[in-house]
Amino acid sequence: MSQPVVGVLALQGDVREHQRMLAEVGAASTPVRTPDELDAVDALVLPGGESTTMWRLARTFGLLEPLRQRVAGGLPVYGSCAGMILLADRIEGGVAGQETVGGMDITVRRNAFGRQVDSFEADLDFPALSEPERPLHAVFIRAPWVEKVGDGVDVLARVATADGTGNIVAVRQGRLLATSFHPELTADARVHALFLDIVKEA
Ligand SMILES: NC(=O)CC[C@H](N)C(=O)O
Repeated sequence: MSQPVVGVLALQGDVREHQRMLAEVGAASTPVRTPDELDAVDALVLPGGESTTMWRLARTFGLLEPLRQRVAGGLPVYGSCAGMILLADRIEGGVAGQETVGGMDITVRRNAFGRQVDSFEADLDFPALSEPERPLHAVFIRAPWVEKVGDGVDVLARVATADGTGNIVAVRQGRLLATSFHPELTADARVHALFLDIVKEA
């Protein structure tokens, strides 16, 4: 694929910030709000925002089933924060009846870091990125974490916890990539560069 076009789901959330990051790593991008627009893209970013709102809007716009079909068909997708929740096969702490797009064999806990810590920043060890020795500065906003991963899922990064085990905050399963945090709110484009590599491999 020479010139892939990356869609950014534009129902709600930080769409423009992702488009800016994609431009920085040399990828063309376009907002996606309709099934036709989804059909036209080679890859997709599910931005951060509010997963319950995005789920309801995706249903209203008739996008939920088309999204599931494209993921099942091998579409490369990167989900950040609420986008990670949308990619998860299972969620904990969702609202009643909350559905996801799914595709990743992970269990994600919403608002996992607790109300007292609405947002925080941390430097992560993220060896799958370019310049692997340079930590990634990560911004977490009412973030989920990954509670359980299936066999086919690679854990890419954890955030340190007091007991030293670390909570999983970045995962990859085939062409699906997800982070609990928001790289689009920093100046470091390496996560988007990793996603573009996955898109080009596809
Ligand atoms: N920054 C975010 O994307 C927050 C995610 C939000 N807590 C949710 O459940 O969707």
